[in-house]
Order: sequence, then C-alpha cells, then structure tokens
Amino acid sequence: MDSSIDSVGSSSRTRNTPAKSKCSVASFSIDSRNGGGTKKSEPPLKTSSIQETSPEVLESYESSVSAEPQTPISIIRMKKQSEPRFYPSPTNTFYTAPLYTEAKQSFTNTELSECASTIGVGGIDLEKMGILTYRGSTGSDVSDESSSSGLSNAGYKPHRANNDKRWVAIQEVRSRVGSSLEAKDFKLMRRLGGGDIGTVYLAELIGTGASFAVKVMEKAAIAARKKLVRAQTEREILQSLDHPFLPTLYSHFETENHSCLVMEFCPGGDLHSLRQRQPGKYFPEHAARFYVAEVLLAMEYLHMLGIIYRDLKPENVLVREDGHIMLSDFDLSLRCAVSPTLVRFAATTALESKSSSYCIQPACVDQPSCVIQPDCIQPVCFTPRFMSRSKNKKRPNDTTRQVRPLPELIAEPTGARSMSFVGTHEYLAPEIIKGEGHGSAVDWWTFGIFLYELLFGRTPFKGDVNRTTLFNVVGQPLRFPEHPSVSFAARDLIRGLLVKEPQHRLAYRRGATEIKQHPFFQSVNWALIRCTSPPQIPQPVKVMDQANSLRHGHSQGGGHGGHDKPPTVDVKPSGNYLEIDFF
Ligand SMILES: Nc1ncnc2c1ncn2[C@@H]1O[C@H](COP(=O)(O)OP(=O)(O)OP(=O)(O)O)[C@@H](O)[C@H]1O
Repeated sequence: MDSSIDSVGSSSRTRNTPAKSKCSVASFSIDSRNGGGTKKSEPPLKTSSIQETSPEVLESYESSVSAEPQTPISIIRMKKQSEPRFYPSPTNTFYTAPLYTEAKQSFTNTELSECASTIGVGGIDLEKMGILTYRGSTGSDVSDESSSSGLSNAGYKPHRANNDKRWVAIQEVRSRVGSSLEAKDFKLMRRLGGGDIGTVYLAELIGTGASFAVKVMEKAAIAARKKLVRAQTEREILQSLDHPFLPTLYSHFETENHSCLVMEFCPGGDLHSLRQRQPGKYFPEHAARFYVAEVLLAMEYLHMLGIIYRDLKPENVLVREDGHIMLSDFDLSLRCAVSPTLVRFAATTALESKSSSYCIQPACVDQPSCVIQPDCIQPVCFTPRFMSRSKNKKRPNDTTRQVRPLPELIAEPTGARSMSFVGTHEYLAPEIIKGEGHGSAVDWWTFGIFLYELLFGRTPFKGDVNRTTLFNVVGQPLRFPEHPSVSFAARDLIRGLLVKEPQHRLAYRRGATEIKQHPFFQSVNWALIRCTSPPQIPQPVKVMDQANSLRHGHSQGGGHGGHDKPPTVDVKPSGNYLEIDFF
C-alpha cells in the first residue's frame, strides 16, 4: 500500500480502484462493527423500468419530509415529457429542453448497474440518465445529431450540435467519407498523458485543423488487467453526457486491437498543475470559487443522471481553451437509480422566513471557524445571523408579505450504496475507508477536500504515508492553517462538507442545491456562470516537435501518470505527427 505514497505538490497521486482495494483495506480495519477492512463486491443496483406517460407534470401532493419537519413542502414528482420543452430551472437555466425518446438499452455487459430512466425537469435532459446506445462495435460519432436521428436520442447533445467547430469538422469529414469516423481520419500529434486504462493523445482530424483528445485503450491489456468494466463504464457515461462542464464524446471507434474515444481537447491542462503554478501554490479565493462553482454544477448534473463521480481531485479537472472547466475521468464512477423531485415549499410570511433562516451556530469557540449545521439548512435560509437587518428597521407590512420561494429540484441519488474501496487516499471519505457502504455523499466530502486544496495548497488529512492519511481522515478533526487567510464563509462551507458522518454532511439530503445556497457562493450567478470571465485563459496550443515531445515523455498539463508510464501502443515520431502502428 505504501508504495503509492505521494506528496502533495508532486505531479501524481495514486488512487484506489476496485482491483487495488484488497491491499488497501485489508490491512486497515477501523470499524469492525461495519466490516471495515473487508473488501466487498459492488452489489447490483436495481433498475427502474421506463414507461411512457402522459406529458403532464404530475400532480403535486402535500407531504412532509422527516428530515426537515418544520418546513411544509409540496413534492412534485415529474413524469416524462413527450414533447421537447424548455424549462427555466430555479437554479440553472442553461440546460436544454428534454426530448424524450425511448431509451434503448443495448448493454451487453450485464455486470454493469444501470440507471433508472427518469424525466426531464428543470430544463435538464434527464432521459439520458445512463441509458446508452451502442451502434455496433466499429465506429460511432456518438453525439452527431444527424447520425443519431432515428436511432436514439441518447447521443443527441443539443449543446454541441450546431455551433461547435468540432462538430462542423466531424460533419465535414463524414460527408466526405460517407461513414463514421475511423482511425485513419486522425493524425496523432502528441501524447497528453497516460492513465490506468489508456493513453491520451492530442490528435487532429485530418484536413480540418480541428483538435481532439483521443484516448487510446489497448483491448488485450485492459482485458488482461481486468479493467474491461471500468473502460466500458467510462465510455457509457461519456456517451450519456451533455453539459458545458463535462466532456463531449464526439466519436468512438474500434480497431482490431484498440478502442478509441474522441473528446474535446483541453489545452489548459489540469487544476493540479495550474495550482502548482500559482504564487504560494494555492488559488486566490475568487479563482477557487470560480472553479469549484463550475465543478459543483457538473456534479449536480451527474447526480441527476444517477452518476456518483467518486474521483474528484484537481488532476481530474481540466481547463478548456476558454478557461472554463471540464470534469474528466469517469472510470471509477458508480451508476445508480435516482428520482428527481421538484419540491415546492409552502409560502411563509417574510417574518417567518427570516426567522427560520438564521441558522449559523456560532458555538465553536475552540475552532478557527464555525460551521453552519447542515441540519438547520432551510430552503429560504442561509443568511448568517450577523447579516440580518434589525427588527425595528423592517417596513410595517413586512410581517404580512407572502414569500413564495421557487420550487427546488432535488435530484440526489440518496439511495445509492456501494461497498467498493475507490478513490484517491487524500480524497477518500471516512465511510469508504470504514467500509460502511457509501452513497452520493462521498462526492460532497471530496468536494470539501477539493475546495480546501485549492484554497490552502494542500489537503487537510494528508499523512506521511497513505495509511496515516486514512487514519487521519477517519479520526482527526478538521483544522485550518493560519496561512493563507481564507474567508469565514469558505471555511464554514468546508466545515459543513467535511463532516465525518455522511448523514450530517452538507448536501446529504438535497444535494448541490444546499451547497449553492451557502454564503460562499453568494456572488455567483449560477445561471450565467458560463458568461463569467475565468480567472485564467490558457495560451493557444502550439504543436510541439513530436520527436522531441516523445523523447521527453511530454505530458500536457503535467497530468498524473504522463511521465513515467510507457505508451501502451507503439508510437513512432514521423515528421510533424506520430504514426501509431494501428493508425
Ligand atoms: N480532454 C483532454 N484534454 C487534454 N488532456 C487530457 C484530456 N483527457 C485526458 N488528458 C490528459 O491525459 C491524462 C490521462 O488521462 P486519463 O483520463 O486517461 O487518465 P487518468 O486521469 O490518469 O485516469 P485513469 O487512470 O482513470 O484513466 C490526464 O491526466 C490529462 O493530463
């Protein structure tokens, strides 16, 4: 286990995968009551059937939620829409209309857990919740609108369809060659990095000038290392995504020996490398807020699709050419059932809503920061007490004015359970280490570690060796360094996220919605975040001399694994580009 020790600030961190879990957990038994220390296999998750229903949004019914007994609410369960529509969402307005087509389940691998197909809500295309379509084993331009018509909308990606220069390039080539893209259509320019299951190359779609990142996986090697399920999970998840901060899978093709995924190329490298280049190796708060806000939206979308990401860390957050982020790497993700629900909170008077909203518990005298207790989060609250207006300044009719909060979309896959020991040591949630079984709350734990690392330049529980790190995660209290100085709101958010018991963790019940309401994000306009200026825009990429780049094992953005692992395929430098034996 200790062979995978790393130090924060190095270019790589190892992670636990299901295959590696035995060595990690078997020697680390913390909670014998819960079987900690024993690796268990992932139980198959139930799938819900897909049913055509009327286009009407379902009836609402009054209900009370045990988690928040004082708050009267209406839960509106959503049914599928048979017509495309646009739904402005209370929290995000940039998603496109849901467009329901019967999802085709053509998985051949029955080991994979599949998602329930749920419905479009909040303007988000929820039909594609992990329901993926495979069109044969050769090539598929998975997201090409024209090629998917008549087959399935699982590959329809309205965000990318019309005004993306990469789509235009792909369509150009397709109309020229009259078929899906193949290996011969790409020219590999240089190696960007290597991961557990493949090597990623910068590639040009020949004759178009359009660049892509092509992940090349050697089938035999993957099979021999029993990583087929991981590779398939990643591909299927990628095929289902359509979100500005998640990768677009433009094409997928197979050769005799290799499986290739064609994705957007991110010239800005990853946030781990970018952090290393910051003064003090930490981001200023405004920059950290920008990155974590975009990651939060990506994770919210994933949870709505029933995907628990499980591998958040700066290395997996890539920076696009416009400076916005792309969350990558889905081979450790878990797919599960989710049931998105619109929750309408009962109208309250202004006075009531104010009185219920002051939730900060300033009781932690011995800590550098106080935490806003997750339990006290109300849909209309999260205004710190010290920011409230004094009562005698209220207008007289304030007490009678009705406050009608917007309905909230809750799409947290709270029922998911996995026993796998997966993730990166410093980012592992306590419940994973203890082997108690874990669900979507692990993503909110990792989100807290991620924010901490961006702000302080290191993770909070890191020990000298991985084993110490794991003990610290489970047993040590959260502490903040005195330097750099970080706002109360940021520390408060981290404290809410890094609660050891998942059921008391911020976002445990209502997911990203809870986090978005935290004062740390008060200045964030969620709907227009794509229009916000990023903290940094990457330099335009110059294609390097390829022989040189290969000789030095160049890895774009300093991605982990890029320097020390040999390419999985035979790569020969040739003039301005690489020839790979199978291309
Ligand atoms: N779309 C992309 N644009 C630019 N660089 C990329 C892109 N995708 C991956 N990379 C680079 O390639 C490296 C390898 O990526 P890859 O996803 O294969 O492996 P990984 O992140 O190490 O995880 P895993 O071991 O799960 O495969 C990354 O670290 C990153 O630096």
